[in-house]
Amino acid sequence: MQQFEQSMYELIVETSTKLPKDAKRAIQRAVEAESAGTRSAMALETITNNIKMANDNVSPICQDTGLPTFKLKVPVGANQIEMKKAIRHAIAQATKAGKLRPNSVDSLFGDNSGDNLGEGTPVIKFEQWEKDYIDARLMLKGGGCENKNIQYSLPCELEGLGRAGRDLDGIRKCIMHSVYQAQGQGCSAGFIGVGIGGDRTTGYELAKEQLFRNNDDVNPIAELRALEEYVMEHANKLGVGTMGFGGETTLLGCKVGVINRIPASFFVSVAYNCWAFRRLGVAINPETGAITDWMYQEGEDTLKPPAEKEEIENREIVLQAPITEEQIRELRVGDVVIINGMMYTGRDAIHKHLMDNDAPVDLNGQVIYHCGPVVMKGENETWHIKAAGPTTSIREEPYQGDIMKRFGIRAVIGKGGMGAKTLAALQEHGGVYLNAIGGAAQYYAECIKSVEGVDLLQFGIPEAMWHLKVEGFKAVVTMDSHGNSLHQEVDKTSLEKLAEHKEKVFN
Ligand SMILES: O=C(O)C[C@H](O)C(=O)O
Ligand code: SF4
Repeated sequence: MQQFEQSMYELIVETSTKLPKDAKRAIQRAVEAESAGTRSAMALETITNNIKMANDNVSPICQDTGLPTFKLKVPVGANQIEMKKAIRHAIAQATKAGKLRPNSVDSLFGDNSGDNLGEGTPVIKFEQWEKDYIDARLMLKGGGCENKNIQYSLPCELEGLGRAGRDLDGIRKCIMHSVYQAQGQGCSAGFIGVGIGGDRTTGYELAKEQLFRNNDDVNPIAELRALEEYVMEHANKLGVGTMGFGGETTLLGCKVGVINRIPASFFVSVAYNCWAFRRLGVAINPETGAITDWMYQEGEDTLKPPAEKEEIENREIVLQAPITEEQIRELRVGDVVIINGMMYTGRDAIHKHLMDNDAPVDLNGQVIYHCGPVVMKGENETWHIKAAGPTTSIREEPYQGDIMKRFGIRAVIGKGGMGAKTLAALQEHGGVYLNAIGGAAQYYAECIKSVEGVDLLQFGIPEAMWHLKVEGFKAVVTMDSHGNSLHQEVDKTSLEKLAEHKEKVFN
């Protein structure tokens, strides 16, 4: 088993930096379905470029490299204690090499362990089997999409759909609802794994297990096959679209599994995975620990960035901080903004901190970027950004409006949109919300020309305030200072579409 640790290291690096072929094919289908010139087409172009850049740079596709979850099937006699040690070591090494973001945080005190090791992280699950090789699979599922997982206890009442009963049609309604409620916040278009039955724990486990299925497979159970096909067809008519920008593709895959339940419980559990569907697997020789085969590699690798740059139908406006209120008031939902100059990262810890403390820099007229980057220290103690896409903004909803007004911040960049409180503050104060393309961590890292400084590093690398000098950083105005929100609009229209699926389909 000498080579096992090296094999696990390779599995981690490949999973973080290369999308499996089945996921790429699904994204290519989305590219082909979208009309040229739309916001969704632009977002998909960025995503496609980002996938290629991550592959070429051997750098994380998305800066949130998730909660590493290993699932191993091992022949009788394989030493699980040794394997666990090797995996933990490989995780720490991959973190040091910038292939994983330090993502393990003490839940009570907020300390980041720095190497992805900690109580409960990484997740390593073993199962014995009768075959003579090791099947090792890894999933890197990020936090934004994990937060959009949902579990239904049937019977229940669902927005737009009414009563979901304890039958196939009730299950259908739950799955349709799960896609609607995710909106663009889990970096749609997404893949869903659904678990029917079990208890709250095994139901979610089953749902996640479904995400390991090949996206192009066919469910052997006729009822579930029909359900999967129905959801793929109809969820894509909800119009949520890439990043919640509206558009033709909202769902890239739907896999449903079933296990028994106890009479009183009936759970439908949905695991939502972003387009950055990072999961791979290897077959391993149990004597040497060497990789003998890679999984999810069958079929064509069709993903290609569009050959010609699409003409964007929206206005493109260049902004450089400090930005004035007049400049902000001119922006409208749908405008594409190109930012040059400085921006400052701030996510959960910073927003909480700024509620009770002064800002470490003058933020008047400045841009806040909701981002927790992967950063490495190079020679001469200089910092380098390795991956830097946006994080889900809605978590900052309780703070954002107050902080913008208090410090004079003019623009916030994130993804997934924000709520009514922020929208009102944007209108009152003269601010704008810019939606960057979630998961496009390489694309944005390339826009970051230098790290000019960092504050509050004690919060850990993802949570610190990084001072970034950017060039050509593209984002879309989705909430403006005139009370308009694309997110509100898409939520409303997709709820109307959802309600069209109220009538019984399955008996
Ligand atoms: O933690 C992050 O950087 C992003 C997160 O996965 C998110 O989608 O909000
Ligand atoms: S930022 Fe988006 S792509 Fe990245 S892990 Fe979060 S949900 Fe996935």
